[in-house]
Amino acid sequence: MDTLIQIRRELHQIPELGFQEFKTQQYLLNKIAQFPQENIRVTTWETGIVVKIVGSQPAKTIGWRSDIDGLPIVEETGLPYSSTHEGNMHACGHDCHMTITLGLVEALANNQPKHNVIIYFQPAEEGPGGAEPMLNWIEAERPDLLPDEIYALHVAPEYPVGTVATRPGLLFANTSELFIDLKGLGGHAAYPHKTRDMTVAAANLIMQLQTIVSRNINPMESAVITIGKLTSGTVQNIIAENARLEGTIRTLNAEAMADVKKRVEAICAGIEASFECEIHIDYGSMYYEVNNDPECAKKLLEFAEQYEGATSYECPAAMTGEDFGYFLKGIPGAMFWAGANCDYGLHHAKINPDEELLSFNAKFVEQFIRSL
Ligand SMILES: CC(=O)N[C@@H](CCC[C@H](N)C(=O)O)C(=O)O
Repeated sequence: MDTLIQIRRELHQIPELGFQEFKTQQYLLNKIAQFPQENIRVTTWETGIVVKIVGSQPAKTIGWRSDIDGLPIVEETGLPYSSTHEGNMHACGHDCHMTITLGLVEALANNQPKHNVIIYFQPAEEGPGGAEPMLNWIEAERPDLLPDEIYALHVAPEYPVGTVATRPGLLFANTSELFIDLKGLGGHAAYPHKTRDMTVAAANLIMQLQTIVSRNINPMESAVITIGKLTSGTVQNIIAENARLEGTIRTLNAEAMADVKKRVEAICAGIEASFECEIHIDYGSMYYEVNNDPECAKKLLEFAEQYEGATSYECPAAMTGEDFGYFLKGIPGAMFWAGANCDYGLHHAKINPDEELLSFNAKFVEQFIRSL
C-alpha cells in the first residue's frame, strides 16, 4: 500500500478532540523522527508541533499549516480502518491534512529547499481554537518561528481530486460559537400550570433565532445561525427545568456578527419575559475570517493552472470557519480547497475522501512551496 495512504489510515483510527491530541502528536513526532534530521528543528507547543526546515540559501521563510484534531461524531463509514476512539471521528479531513503535511516534511527533509519552511501542526481547529493561542506563544516566546508568508489547504468533498479552489480576499466566514442555557421550573408532566417548561421555551427560542437571518440581515448580505444540538429535560413524564442550545453564528464581517449577537440577546430577553425563565448566553470561541492575501491567492491559482493534473478554480466564499484566519490576519498567505471527490460532506459520519488526494496534494504543495 502507498505509504501516505497507510499513514492516513493510521491517523484516521485515532481521532482526538481539541487539545487532547496526545496520541496524534506522538504519532507525528515518531514519523518526523524517521526523516533525515540535518536540516530539521522540531519544537512542541501544547499538543501541536512546529517543524522548521532550514533552507540552503534562505531569503525568506514560508509557512505551511495543518490542523490535527477530530470531531465528536460516531463514525458510520464501515471502513476497516474506522475510528478506534468511539464517539470521535476525523470527519473534517484533518487526517488527510496531516498526511499531506507529513509527505511535505519528508520531501523537504530529503531534498533541502532554498528558503526556510516552517510547518505548523496546529491543535483544536474545530474548537476551542488552537491557532490564536499558538500564534500568541510564537509571538511572545519564539518570534523566530514566524513566517513571511503562509499557506494551508482544506479538503473539499464536492470537487474532484486535483481541484485547487480559492479566491483573493474573503474565503471563509467570521464565526462565533453559541451556547444558551435556559432555566425554568420542572415538575410533573400532568401539572404544566405549576411549572415553567424549558422544552417549550427552547423550541420557541430556536424558531425566533431563525428569524434573525430572514428578518434582520440585509438580504443582499449573508449570515447563518445553526443550532446543532438541543438538550432538554430528563425523562418523558417530567417537565424540563433546564434546556441548552449549542450552535454557531457565521457572518461575512465583524459588524454583522455584532448585529446578530444584539438580536440574539434581545430575543433571549423576550423569551425570559414570556416564559418566566432565566437565560445565560455564552459565545464560546470566535474565529476571525479567512481573508486571503490577493497576491498569494493569485500565485496559488496561477501555479495550479500550469500544474499537470490540477484544475485551478476561483471559487466563491463559504460560510465555513477556520482559525487559520488568525494566521492570515497578520501574515500574507492563502488557503485553498483541495478536491476530495466524495459523496458525503464535511462533518458527516460517512465522509470518505478519495485517498488519491494525498499523494497529489503532497506533491503539489511541495512544488508550490519550492516555486516561491
Ligand atoms: C472547516 C470547518 O468545518 N471548520 C469548522 C470550524 C468550527 C468553529 C467553531 N467551533 C464554530 O462552530 O463556530 C466549521 O464548523 O466551519
